[in-house]
Amino acid sequence: MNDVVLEARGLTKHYTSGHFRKKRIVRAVDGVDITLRRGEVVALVGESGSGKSTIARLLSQLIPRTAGDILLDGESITVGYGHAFRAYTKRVQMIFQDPFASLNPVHPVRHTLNRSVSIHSPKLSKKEHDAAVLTLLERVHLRPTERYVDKYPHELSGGQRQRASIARALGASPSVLLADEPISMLDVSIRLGVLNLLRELRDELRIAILYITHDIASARYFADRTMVMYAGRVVETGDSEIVTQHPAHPYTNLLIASAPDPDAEHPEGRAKGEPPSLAKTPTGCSFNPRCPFASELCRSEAPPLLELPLPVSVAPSSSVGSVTDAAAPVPRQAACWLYDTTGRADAPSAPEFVADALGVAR
Ligand SMILES: Nc1ncnc2c1ncn2[C@@H]1O[C@H](COP(=O)(O)OP(=O)(O)OP(=O)(O)O)[C@@H](O)[C@H]1O
Repeated sequence: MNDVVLEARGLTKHYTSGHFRKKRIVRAVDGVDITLRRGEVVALVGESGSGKSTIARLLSQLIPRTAGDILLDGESITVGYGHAFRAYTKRVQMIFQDPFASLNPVHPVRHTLNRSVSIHSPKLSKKEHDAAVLTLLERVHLRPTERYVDKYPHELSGGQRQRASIARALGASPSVLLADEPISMLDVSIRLGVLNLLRELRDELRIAILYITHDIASARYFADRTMVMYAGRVVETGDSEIVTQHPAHPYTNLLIASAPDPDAEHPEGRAKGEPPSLAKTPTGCSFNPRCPFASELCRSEAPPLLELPLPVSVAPSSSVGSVTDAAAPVPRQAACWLYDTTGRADAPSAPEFVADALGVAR
C-alpha cells in the first residue's frame, strides 16, 4: 500500500532582497526532499532562519517556489489561487505558532468553525452543519462543547485556543497538517497535551503531520521521522529515535548538546555560534565555520546526503518476526563528509560519536 500523501522533490525558494547593485539572493530553501505519509509525523528541526517556515509555506502553496516539484497523491501540482487553491487547502491545512492567527478575535469560536465547515462542506443541512461544528470541538477535547462554542478567543487559554485552531483546520477533513511551531508559544505545562492531541489525529484519522520545531527533544517524543535543517538544506534525516539518540551530523550533535533545559527560565536554548547569512553561505559545507571537525574538503565542497547504515543496537533483527510483516526501515542519511566511504585523503577524520552513529562497537 502506498501511504505517501504529499511529497516535495528538490524544493527550492530563493528570495531577492535589496535594489540594483545591492541586490542579494537569500537561499532560504535549497533542494529539499520531503515525503509525508498517512498516519506518520515528520519533524523538521533547526535553528531560527534555517528555512523551516518557508518549507511550510511552500508545501501549503501560500508562496510560489523557485524550483522543485510538489506531488499530492503522486500528482505534480501547482496551484495559484481561486478554485484550485481552495481544493488544495482542503487537503493540506496549516496550524500556526500563534493560535490568534487563525481565530478572529471579534467572533466566538462558533463563527470560526461555521466558516470552516461551510467552506469545506457546503451541502450540509442546518442541523448537520451545527452537529459538525460540535463534533470538531469534541475531536479536540474542548468539552462540554456547548460551552466552548460560544467563547471568544480571549476567553480561552493558550492551549484551548490552539485546540480551537486545530478544530478549524480539521473542518476541512485534511489529509495533511503542516504544524509550524504549534506549541512554542504555549505554557510548558500544556505543550504535551497539544502534542498528544496531534498524535491522536495521526493515529485515529491517519493524518500526515509535518511538525516544525526548534526543539529536537520534542521531535524524539512526538515524531516518527526527523529531518534536521541547516541553512536551507537537510543535513540529517532518519527514524526520530535514531537521529536523536545516535546523531550522525556534527550539527545534530550540537543541537542535542544545547537542547533546552525544560526547567530553565528561558527554555529556548541556543546552539553555539551563528548560522551563516543565507545571502552569503560559505563555500563547501555551510556548517564548516562552526564545525570542530571540518577539513579542507569540507571548506571546498558541499557534501551530498550520504546513505548511512542503521546502528546495530536499533537495526531491526531479521530473526524476529517475518520479514514481510516488518515495516520498511526508514532510510538514514547525513550530509557530511565524515560518512564518505570513497577514502578521500582530504576528508575529515572521524570523531568518537561517528562510531556510535554507525553502530560500531565502542
Ligand atoms: N519574504 C522574505 N523575503 C526575504 N527573505 C525572507 C523572506 N521570508 C523569509 N526570508 C529569509 O529566509 C530565511 C529562512 O526563513 P524561515 O522563516 O523559513 O526560517 P525558520 O527556520 O522558519 O525560522 P523561524 O524559526 O525564526 O521562523 C531567513 O533568512 C529569512 O530571513
